[in-house]
Amino acid sequence: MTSLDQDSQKSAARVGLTSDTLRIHGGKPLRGRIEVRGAKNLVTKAMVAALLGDSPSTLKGVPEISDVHVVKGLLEAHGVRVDASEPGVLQLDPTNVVSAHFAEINAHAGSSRIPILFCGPLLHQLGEAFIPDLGGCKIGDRPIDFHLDALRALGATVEKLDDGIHLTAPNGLTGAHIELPFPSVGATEQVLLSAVRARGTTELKNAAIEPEIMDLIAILQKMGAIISVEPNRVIVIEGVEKLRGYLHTAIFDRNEAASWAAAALATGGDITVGGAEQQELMTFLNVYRKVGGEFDVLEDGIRFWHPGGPLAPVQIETDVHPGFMTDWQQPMVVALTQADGVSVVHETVYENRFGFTDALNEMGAHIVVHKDGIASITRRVPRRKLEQAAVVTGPTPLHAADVRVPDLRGGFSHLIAALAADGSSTISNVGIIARGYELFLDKLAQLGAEYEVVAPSA
Ligand SMILES: CC(=O)N[C@H]1[C@@H](OP(=O)(O)OP(=O)(O)OC[C@H]2O[C@@H](n3ccc(=O)[nH]c3=O)[C@H](O)[C@@H]2O)O[C@H](CO)[C@@H](O)[C@@H]1O
Ligand SMILES: C=C(OP(=O)(O)O)C(=O)O
Repeated sequence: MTSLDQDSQKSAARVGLTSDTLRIHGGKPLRGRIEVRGAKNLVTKAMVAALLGDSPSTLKGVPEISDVHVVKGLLEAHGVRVDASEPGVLQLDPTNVVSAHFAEINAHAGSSRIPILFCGPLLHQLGEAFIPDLGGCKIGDRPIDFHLDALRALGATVEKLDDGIHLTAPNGLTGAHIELPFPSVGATEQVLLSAVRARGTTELKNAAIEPEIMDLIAILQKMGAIISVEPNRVIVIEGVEKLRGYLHTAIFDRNEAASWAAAALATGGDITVGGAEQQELMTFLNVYRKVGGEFDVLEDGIRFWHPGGPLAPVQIETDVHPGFMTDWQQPMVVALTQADGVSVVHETVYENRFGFTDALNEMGAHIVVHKDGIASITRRVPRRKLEQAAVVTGPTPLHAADVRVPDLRGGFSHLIAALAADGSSTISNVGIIARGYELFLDKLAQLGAEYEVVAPSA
């Protein structure tokens, strides 16, 4: 069994799925209403932020996803009392934080990238931190050099271990001037969570400014932090000695919302995403409209639908916020297989995020991936050496196939493709999807999808 299979089965089990293989009977538009709750990319970080307080925190809008279970396990291993008795609400009590055994931390590390964000809070609470090797989506190399450089700049000592890292800060953390080589989401959060209780002021240049980061800053401010977001991606953090607990409702999951929107388009359906908001989706909505999708912003969500007739090809370039989010491209590519002409999707954030297109090609799509991008196409200045481009020629009818989920968003795109395709597809490893899509099987059923969970082989 590969580590991907194990990740998938563990993720499935964490949210009560008995098997991680589905049989999908496609060819039927998805129609109806589903709700999205708090963002995976905020909730997990907000849980870590609770570690910084000297009193309990309450987080609302928490989705039932396996990454939340991973972080809950890690917090509990460090002595945080986590009460999850009320659905969607976590009470996090950090008043008895303790060092955890490395084996225990490793057992909880799972498929998430969040353990690296425990560095700052544990250094403040305990003076040292053991961090296991990270999981997360396998979408190319995902180094942590920006994180470690920032921690060193703040005064931490980092020792590499066989299966993780050990950090100490004998003299505590001290404010510093840090400039990130790229506006990394994780590294920005690392600096926020570490500098907020450091001695003195930290100036972070080239910071990420994703909506989930703004929500994390709001949480830290509620806890007593002083953080200013200045023009041109500069964030200034004035360290404070103590932070208290917070009460916060997490920002909605814009990546889940965009995924269901793409599902409506790819299947010729009509989906209302309750809880979705316009502001954080503006860039996505522009592309959706250009492709030919319709949407209506409602008071409590957004309705997305395919109006009938041909879809138009587009050029998309993934980028940091406020650009087109890299996590949106995989579901949108499925819809683009049904557009009338040639679409080009440039991926500029990760170095290998088109692996999922192999399965779409097996299902009848025509997608050619250019591993070094395409230089000649009219577009903004190429930003990074690692970029690739996918050229999607449509429309191509999709047919059923047996495919294996490679990662979270790629997996969701396979689900959508199978739902749009004629015939019955088998999709294995769907447990990975539970990392970031709450109750996705229930939501599929609500939208009229026909599928069966395939019993695990004995
Ligand atoms: C849990 C979470 O919030 N995940 C999100 C987060 O991932 P994550 O925080 O891991 O993504 P980053 O923004 O850090 O990564 C962006 C780029 O920077 C590179 N990099 C990053 C850190 C580092 O130390 N060195 C380095 O080279 C990465 O390899 C990648 O090429 O932001 C991504 C970009 O919006 C999203 O796709 C993920 O859904
Ligand atoms: C890449 C993703 O997540 P993570 O950083 O948690 O692997 C994602 O949400 O698509």
